[in-house]
Amino acid sequence: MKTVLTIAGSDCSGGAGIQADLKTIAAHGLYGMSAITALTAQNTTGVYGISETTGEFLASQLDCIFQDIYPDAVKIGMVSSRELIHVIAEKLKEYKAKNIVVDPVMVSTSGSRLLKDDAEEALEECLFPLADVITPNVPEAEVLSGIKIREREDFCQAAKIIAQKTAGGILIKGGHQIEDANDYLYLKGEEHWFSGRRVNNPNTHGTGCTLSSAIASNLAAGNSLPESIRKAKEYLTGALEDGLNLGAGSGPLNHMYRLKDLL
Ligand SMILES: Nc1ncnc2c1ncn2[C@@H]1O[C@H](COP(=O)(O)OP(=O)(O)OP(=O)(O)O)[C@@H](O)[C@H]1O
Ligand SMILES: Cc1ncc(COP(=O)(O)O)c(N)n1
Repeated sequence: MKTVLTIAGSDCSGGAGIQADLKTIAAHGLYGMSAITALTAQNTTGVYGISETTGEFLASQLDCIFQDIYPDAVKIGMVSSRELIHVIAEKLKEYKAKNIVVDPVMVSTSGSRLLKDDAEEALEECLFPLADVITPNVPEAEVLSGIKIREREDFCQAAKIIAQKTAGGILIKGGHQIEDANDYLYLKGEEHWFSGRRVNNPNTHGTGCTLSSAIASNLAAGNSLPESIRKAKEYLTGALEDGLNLGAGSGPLNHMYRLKDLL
């Protein structure tokens, strides 16, 4: 069985982070493992507390995983501090990790900052060079490139700037655009657009985590990067279209929508 590791923060309410990743990996029929960077106290209405793990303990989790069950792909989500970013980069290099998807999580859907100011540079310098693909949303891509993204051409211009930090693909997600939900991949000088149906559902907590772990799952299964993104987007759109409505704020997706017929 193919295996996928997520290195991310825990969302106790189950909508984003480690919990969304493990549900996504399981829904793809793969074996999921997790190294937790932080516990968060959050729900659909906001993030109320963050307790980071120590660098030493994160290193220990990664040693346990890589020395025993080697992952076929690795997804990296919320990592809020420089120290933890350095630990991850060192361990990924030590164990020659492959199929690395980096989701540069900066701010939650509910508006809380999940990345410390001084960690952004470390993310770009230490993790981007190791990534097969990085998956910023539009606001994150604006921060990383220093340009505003409004028109189609802006996606390309921003990606080319970010590409100076990575040899992997840059997927700029268009979920924050008003009209459509099209995502843009810049890979080794080539451009790919993935057109998505915009779903009229305010419950989008965890869409970014879900997409990146679905991409990692598809890479682990042997798909090319563009094919992995196409399939991941299809999965995500279905999980949104299911119309689950939990909690008082921006609720989670239904990861098990394809299994409903079993009940
Ligand atoms: N309303 C929607 N309908 C269809 N697809 C959507 C919608 N919102 C987001 N998406 C898709 O979800 C994926 C994640 O995009 P988004 O821009 O929301 O990322 P994100 O902001 O990192 O996610 P998150 O809100 O979890 O942090 C992309 O493929 C995007 O196109
Ligand atoms: C632990 C963790 N990781 C990532 C996110 C971002 O997801 P979203 O933007 O959907 O809130 C989050 N809220 N919590």
